[in-house]
Amino acid sequence: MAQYTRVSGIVGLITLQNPPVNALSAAVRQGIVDKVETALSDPKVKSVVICGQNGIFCGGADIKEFGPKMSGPPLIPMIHAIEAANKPVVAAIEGSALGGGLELALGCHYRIAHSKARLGLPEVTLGLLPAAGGSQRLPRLIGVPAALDLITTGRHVTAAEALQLGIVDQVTDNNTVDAAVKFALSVAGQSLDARRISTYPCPQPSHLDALFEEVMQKVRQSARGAMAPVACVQAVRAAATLPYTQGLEREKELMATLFTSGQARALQYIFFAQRAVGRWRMPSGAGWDTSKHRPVNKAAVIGLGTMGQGITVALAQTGLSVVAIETQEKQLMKAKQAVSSTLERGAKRRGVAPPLDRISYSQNIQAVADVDLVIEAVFEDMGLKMEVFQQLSAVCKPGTVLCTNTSALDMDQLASETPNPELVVGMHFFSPAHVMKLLEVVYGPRSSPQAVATAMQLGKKMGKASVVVGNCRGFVGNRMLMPYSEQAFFLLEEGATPELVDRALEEFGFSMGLFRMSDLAGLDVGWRVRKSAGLAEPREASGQSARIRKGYRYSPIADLICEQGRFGQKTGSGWYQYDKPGSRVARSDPWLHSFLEQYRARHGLVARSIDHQEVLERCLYAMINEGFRILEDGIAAGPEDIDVIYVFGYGWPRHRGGPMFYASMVGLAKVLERLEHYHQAHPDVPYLQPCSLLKRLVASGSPPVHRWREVIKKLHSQL
Ligand SMILES: CCCCCCCCCCCCC/C=C/C(=O)SCCNC(=O)CCNC(=O)[C@H](O)C(C)(C)COP(=O)(O)OP(=O)(O)OC[C@H]1O[C@@H](n2cnc3c(N)ncnc32)[C@H](O)[C@@H]1OP(=O)(O)O
Repeated sequence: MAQYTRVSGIVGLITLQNPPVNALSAAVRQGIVDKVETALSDPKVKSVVICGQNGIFCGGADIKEFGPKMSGPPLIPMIHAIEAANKPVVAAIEGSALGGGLELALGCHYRIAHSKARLGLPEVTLGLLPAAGGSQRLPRLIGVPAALDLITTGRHVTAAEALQLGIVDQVTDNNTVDAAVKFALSVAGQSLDARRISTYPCPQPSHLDALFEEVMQKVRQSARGAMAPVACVQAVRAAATLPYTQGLEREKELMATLFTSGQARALQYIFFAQRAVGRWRMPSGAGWDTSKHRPVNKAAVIGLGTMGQGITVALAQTGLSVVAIETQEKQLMKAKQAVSSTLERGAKRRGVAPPLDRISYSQNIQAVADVDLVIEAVFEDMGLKMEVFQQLSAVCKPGTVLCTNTSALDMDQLASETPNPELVVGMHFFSPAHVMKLLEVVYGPRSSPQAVATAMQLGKKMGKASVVVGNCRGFVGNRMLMPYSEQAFFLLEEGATPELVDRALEEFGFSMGLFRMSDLAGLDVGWRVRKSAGLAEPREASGQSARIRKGYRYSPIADLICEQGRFGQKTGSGWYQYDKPGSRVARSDPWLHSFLEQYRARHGLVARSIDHQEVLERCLYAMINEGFRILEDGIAAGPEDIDVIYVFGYGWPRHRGGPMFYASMVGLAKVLERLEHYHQAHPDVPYLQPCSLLKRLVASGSPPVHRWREVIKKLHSQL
């Protein structure tokens, strides 16, 4: 797991070998310990280079081996032995040096990086901290403010930034190992006293206490209940205020609380889930490993409203040629200006030229004749979309993949209107499309695996967390929102306020509670959907039938709010009030509170006291129950797909791992019991009726989340 050779006569070269990322497994750590010993005890060897196989230095500790019983040599003494060596040790960093990989490099006396390498301490994103001395060495090397930034955000830096910060000593465009060996030859025999980072005093910033207080406040605010960022600040504070060995003790203590925490498990689950969703499969059995994508060099976007503009920006930033079509001249001009200024702002931030010349604008759909893929993003109207798809089928070259960016319409119906339904897939982007990381790739019964593979490959290229889902109303994300928001409306009827519901959800960790989120997204969107589903019809203002649709309980509260023209932030009022239309600061609205009181009085409802626990259980368990139905229906292939969708597209707190993972942490039996309880209290609410997959999982002993697929498979094979 680590290879040793002698090069240039006097340099011992140790190569980490653990594909694909040379993670520091027990075997790799043992290999390093053994080979370092070999190099240091070989009198012919005057200096040592450590590198990684296959163009990557090291992706950090092996996350798959994390657990209560870890074997193999521990990292800290291993890195200490390297730092204490009496021969210079040089890290040759290609690809990535992340987490334990960078900590290993910080134990070396010199670091040479390839210009394309990325370095970082991303442990915080896994619910951990750099506990192999990283939290103590990095501040000593680059100062407290820069170390705090890197350790609390986990961001990766380029080799150029690493050089500027002082993390690496040299950057090369050439062969990194050759450069490191040359460097190792040049420093052989030199004193290492000034090269052992753990012996450096930590640079003391002025106003140390104020700095830490400020950073801690910022971190607590953005962490939304996540423990690791707070522990990272505490560890760096230890580096700034304690001698190295005591700081290391503190680092260990803090790591011990994180390492076995549910948050670390959740974050590590999401890390692997994000990768697992790339291994998609359709019910036919075709999937990522059997389906070849078509190359996409040129794409078109049809319809340049907010969504179309965002998609155009995202495609251009990915490096594609884009044909942007908008039939309305005025809108085309407006969109062109908006797209250009977004691209310019983004390019300025990244210090590159804006890719303006990659986009050609046209009012004429004929301009899409030579593109490889089209994304239709016109208004959510089936008639209009069908018309566009018929035109596309006539204009596009054979084989062009036709994607619709719908969030609510039936893409099978759309596909059936085209002569080549196998080329049709849904690409459900989230607004703003150039910012939001989530993409639902929707297949219908006739979508070809190649079309799905093409959309997935494009999503990957755009840096999206792309998830393949089946076609149904709302797909996965929006379908699960229905029971979630329905429960929130019922809670308002029963005595809650938007503030109470939002506070409970935000304390749970959501970036925004449901009502604040609805105000941001616009209340009219859901109203339109409810109207088209025949739910939001004008009825008598009171009486039983006002709150019943199709025999089940229904709350018209949101419809009544919309009837007042309160569509959220854009109109200056919704569930909250705002200083003016477009303003973002939500303020409690006395009008809404008196509206709720009058509504309850009109319907003979008596307000009762509702606590946070009930808000969470009713909103989240109803949503989770729908998640199980989605799995049962085969719309999502596994719990990971749902969890990635919720973490990347719906503000679900990452440190809680997504709704399905959360259910497994709460305990499936408990979720089932609470759903049964609430369904008994509200028998006219079908979303609260526990789904049979949930019951089946509980009956089979509540297996861990990674084993649910087996139960689902069995269930499907019995149908
Ligand atoms: C009881 C109390 C005890 C308390 C104390 C115990 C302490 C003991 C532990 C001490 C720990 C010390 C501190 C160090 C911690 C760490 O180092 S944590 C790991 C930090 N590293 C990362 O977060 C990097 C994660 N990886 C990546 O970001 C990317 O993979 C990459 C390296 C940039 C490469 O990207 P790309 O080329 O796009 O490939 P991917 O698809 O992402 O990955 C390929 C496969 O490799 C798997 N993988 C990646 N990294 C790791 C890893 N570190 N460990 C294990 N596996 C890894 C990844 O999952 C992919 O595989 P599949 O999932 O099968 O597709």
